Amino acid sequence: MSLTVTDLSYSYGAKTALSQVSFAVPEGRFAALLGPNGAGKSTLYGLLTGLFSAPSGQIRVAGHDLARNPRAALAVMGVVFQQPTLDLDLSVRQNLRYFAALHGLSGRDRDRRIDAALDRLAMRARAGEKARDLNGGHRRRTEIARALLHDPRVLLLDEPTVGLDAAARSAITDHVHALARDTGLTVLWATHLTDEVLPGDHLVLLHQGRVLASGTASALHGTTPLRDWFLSRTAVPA
Ligand SMILES: Nc1ncnc2c1ncn2[C@@H]1O[C@H](COP(=O)(O)OP(=O)(O)OP(=O)(O)O)[C@@H](O)[C@H]1O
Repeated sequence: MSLTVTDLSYSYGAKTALSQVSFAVPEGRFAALLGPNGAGKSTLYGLLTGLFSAPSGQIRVAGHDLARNPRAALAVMGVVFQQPTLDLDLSVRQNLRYFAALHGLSGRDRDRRIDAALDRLAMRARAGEKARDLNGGHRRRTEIARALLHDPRVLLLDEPTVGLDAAARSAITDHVHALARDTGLTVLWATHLTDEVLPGDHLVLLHQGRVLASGTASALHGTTPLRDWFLSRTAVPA
């Protein structure tokens, strides 16, 4: 397993955000973390990326225990946060160079990695453009390319399509599915949108801080459309 979460709980004061969350994502799979607003997705990403730590439970990233060996666990992790984090006054390539420097990459190796990552996201032709001049979809692609520079084994994305139009949303969803399929990267993609989940994806259904289901999407929802399956399990009585 490439990403394993075991019995993870987290509270903000008296408010429980996650309660004994457990799931595992096999290597090279695209996993959708599907949950309505307030399900606990951002809290889980905060814990997965070491932003804060859980009083109980365990996170293993490509075999590394995040609490015991955070350096090794974070070194194999790429992250795309929900809030945009590009420097708008720098070009696409400069944004990637800056991040590469933070990872100790330089010279030809750095340039080779930057070109490869931009190619993967079909962004090489825009490498010289300022981030400010890109549309939302291309900014997001740049952030994904940047998250791949250090060759992570696991890529975490927190609602990466928020605020994008339908075409950009579907292009980015397709790009990241292709990354998992073609490169063996393990992906955890948080969303509340069922049309971003493909039948063969691993699906983790999160609701009110608990995992209600985890497994291959098509096996979980069967012949019921995923949207109906999702809504019937996450409906909150009026
Ligand atoms: N700083 C905080 N203090 C108190 N409660 C919080 C805090 N942050 C989040 N919560 C609560 O914890 C629960 C989980 O929130 P979280 O933001 O992780 O969910 P989410 O699935 O990411 O939702 P969204 O899609 O709206 O971001 C919610 O009930 C939320 O109100």
